[in-house]
Amino acid sequence: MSNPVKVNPDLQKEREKCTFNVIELTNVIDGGPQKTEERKKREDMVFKEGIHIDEVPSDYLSHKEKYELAVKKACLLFKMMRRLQEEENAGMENYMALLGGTLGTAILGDGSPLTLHYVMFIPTLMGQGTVEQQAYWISRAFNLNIIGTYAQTELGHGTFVRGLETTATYDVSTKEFLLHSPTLTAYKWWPGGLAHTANYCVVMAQLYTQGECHGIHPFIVQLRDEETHMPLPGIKVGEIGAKLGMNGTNNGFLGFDHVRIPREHMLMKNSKVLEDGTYVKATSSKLTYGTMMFVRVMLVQDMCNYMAKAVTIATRYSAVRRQSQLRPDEPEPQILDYVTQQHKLLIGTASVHAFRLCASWLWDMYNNVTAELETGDLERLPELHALSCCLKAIATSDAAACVERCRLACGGHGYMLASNLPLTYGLVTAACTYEGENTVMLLQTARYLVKAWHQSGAALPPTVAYLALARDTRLTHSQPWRNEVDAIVDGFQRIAAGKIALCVAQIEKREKSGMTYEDAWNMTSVQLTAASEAHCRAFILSSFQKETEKLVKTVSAPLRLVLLQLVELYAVYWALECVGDLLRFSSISERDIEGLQNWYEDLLVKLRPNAVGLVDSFDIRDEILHSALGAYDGRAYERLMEEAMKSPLNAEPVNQSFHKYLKPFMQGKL
Ligand SMILES: CCC/C=C/C(=O)SCCNC(=O)CCNC(=O)[C@H](O)C(C)(C)COP(=O)([O-])OP(=O)([O-])OC[C@H]1O[C@@H](n2cnc3c(N)ncnc32)[C@H](O)[C@@H]1OP(=O)([O-])[O-]
Ligand SMILES: Cc1cc2nc3c(=O)[nH]c(=O)nc-3n(C[C@H](O)[C@H](O)[C@H](O)COP(=O)(O)OP(=O)(O)OC[C@H]3O[C@@H](n4cnc5c(N)ncnc54)[C@H](O)[C@@H]3O)c2cc1C
Repeated sequence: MSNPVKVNPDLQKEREKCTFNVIELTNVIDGGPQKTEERKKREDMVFKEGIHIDEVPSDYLSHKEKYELAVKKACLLFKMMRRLQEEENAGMENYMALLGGTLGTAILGDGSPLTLHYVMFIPTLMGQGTVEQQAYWISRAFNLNIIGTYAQTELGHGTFVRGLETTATYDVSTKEFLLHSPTLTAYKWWPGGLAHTANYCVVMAQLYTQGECHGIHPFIVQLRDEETHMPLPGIKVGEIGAKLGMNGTNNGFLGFDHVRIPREHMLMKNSKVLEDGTYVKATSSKLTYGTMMFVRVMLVQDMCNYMAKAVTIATRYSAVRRQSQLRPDEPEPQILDYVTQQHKLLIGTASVHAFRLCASWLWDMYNNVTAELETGDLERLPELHALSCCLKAIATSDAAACVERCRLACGGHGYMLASNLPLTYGLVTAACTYEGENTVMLLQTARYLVKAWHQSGAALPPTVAYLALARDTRLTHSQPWRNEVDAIVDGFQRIAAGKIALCVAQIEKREKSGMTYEDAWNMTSVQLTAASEAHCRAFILSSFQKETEKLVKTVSAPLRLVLLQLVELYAVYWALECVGDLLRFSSISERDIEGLQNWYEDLLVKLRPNAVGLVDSFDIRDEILHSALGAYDGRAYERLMEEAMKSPLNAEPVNQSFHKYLKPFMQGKL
């Protein structure tokens, strides 16, 4: 039998203080006890294989070695997934459960060269291919007989997809497309796994047929020989170089010199090119953007996982770290007893719950709308697009802020790679840019909101229905303010509506003064992004409140209390963050704000005893946290020293540079 884990006594006391059943909350988060059991089984299986164990910590490897390790780990992980698939006849869901979430990132570390294959290549084949194309490609891709990626962004254009320069010109005489990169800026730039891993990829290119350009469309292109892995003639491919993070993802560049592919390699579920070159249009040109929408939706859940990880590390560490003096003649307190520390951390915990519920809501909406699209019904596509854009932007930017706050909350030790917070930050901040740069995403939502503002109340889709009410009563703050979650949600809806109203008025005023609509839009765009953010915050708050109210009907009384406190904390935190906006757009008074502040501080006091229990309920194993500061047993100092000893510099007492440079320099001989 193994020795029982010796837990740091401070952390142990925190666990004894917890007022609710941690396992009950874990089950709620997983979606039921059975799901918890399945997850744990999956984790046991994965970690039993030892794929996560590095001979040398990967931080000390060279760029090239990091890539090679990333390939090795990805292959071992996917081999195991394949076995799972065979043994349990599990589908895509199981792949996603392994790949996504904290488990995948724990093993794959700083990103994986195969992620794009699963996250974008296969979904594009599924979403953009005809039934015949799916039959041909998907099983090969699923079995990893071929490895693909999604090549859209170019050196010159990422955001402005319509401006991509790569061309795919149909040659009716050979029934082929000619892929070409006419300029340096037309080179594909960024796709994960493209550099040295993928041998196929989906390429987004401007389609030309019968002398006419029909905009961007997806094509499957073979890049490398299936046997030798050498780039095929006309394909110029390589790696883009070292990055702030995600150095295992093997991001690449790609240029085409008149590369021919068969006509059937255009993914033709939506638009088609017939043999004679006739172009058949899709019901909506935006269906080509389907994979991006899928990933944006997935990202919201992904961000919860990263936040949960960061806040677990920082909260446990804050329970074992003692610093300074709170009261004279008393021992140094746990840093978690500082209210400023609680302010930094508890909002992180509450955010995980808020985004988790929104992510699940958005995922359901995504599935419903995609089912409707299959029947040709596009009605709810704009609403889904608007919501997924702003949620992608706010989830990623809040997650990046949360991870950075957690790092700062760990003081100097948070700066160590051994804390795993810097690497986590690198992964999260990348998501603020990829899959739609966040400002651009907020402006997409703003475009929808401005249109919605002009629509009549009855025609407004559910997520913007509040605009009608706010529009009718916006001039009268007749309702007295109440310090309640309902009032805060209403307040945020008023902020959003008020900001949209101002943007609409500004744009109209600017147009009247002679500006074009586009220039007026650009001049107003700072306000437009703020309106979009307010709309998103109103949505998150109201969903968090509504979904939690449903949830608490099924849980024990002590857990119900804590979950409702988290909703309150989240609402009051954001009310205080946006107090200026509330003063401007709602009936809140100075005195109410004082009340809000007291309410917030009371909530911190109430939640403090449960701070550790709440992060324990995320149930993130030590192998996944991969942090010297955040392990379950709280042995932060011992682990920091153990990690320090792994530095290759500590392998010898004197480094050769002493003899080569330092000594001659110190003796004036250099
Ligand atoms: C692990 C991950 C690794 C990373 C991978 C990547 O990064 S991969 C690379 C990721 N790259 C990126 O994410 C690139 C980001 N850039 C883009 O997504 C687009 O180019 C754009 C949306 C910014 C503008 O596009 P545009 O100039 O074509 O559009 P427009 O502004 O002129 O609006 C026209 C209409 O279309 C609508 N509409 C737009 N999108 C969608 C949609 N998805 N669905 C439905 N509808 C959509 C829009 O609402 C508007 O409707 P309206 O008002 O006319 O009724
Ligand atoms: C880690 C990582 C992985 C990636 N993986 C892939 C991949 O696998 N496949 C792939 O195809 N791509 C990938 N990308 C590319 C990514 O999708 C683009 O970088 C992203 O869409 C942003 O585009 P951009 O780089 O052109 O930024 P730009 O659009 O040049 O943004 C620069 C600035 O201009 C502003 N801006 C641009 N347009 C507007 C506008 N209309 N209004 C207001 N402001 C604007 C932005 O807000 C930003 O501040 C990846 C990127 C990263 C960082």
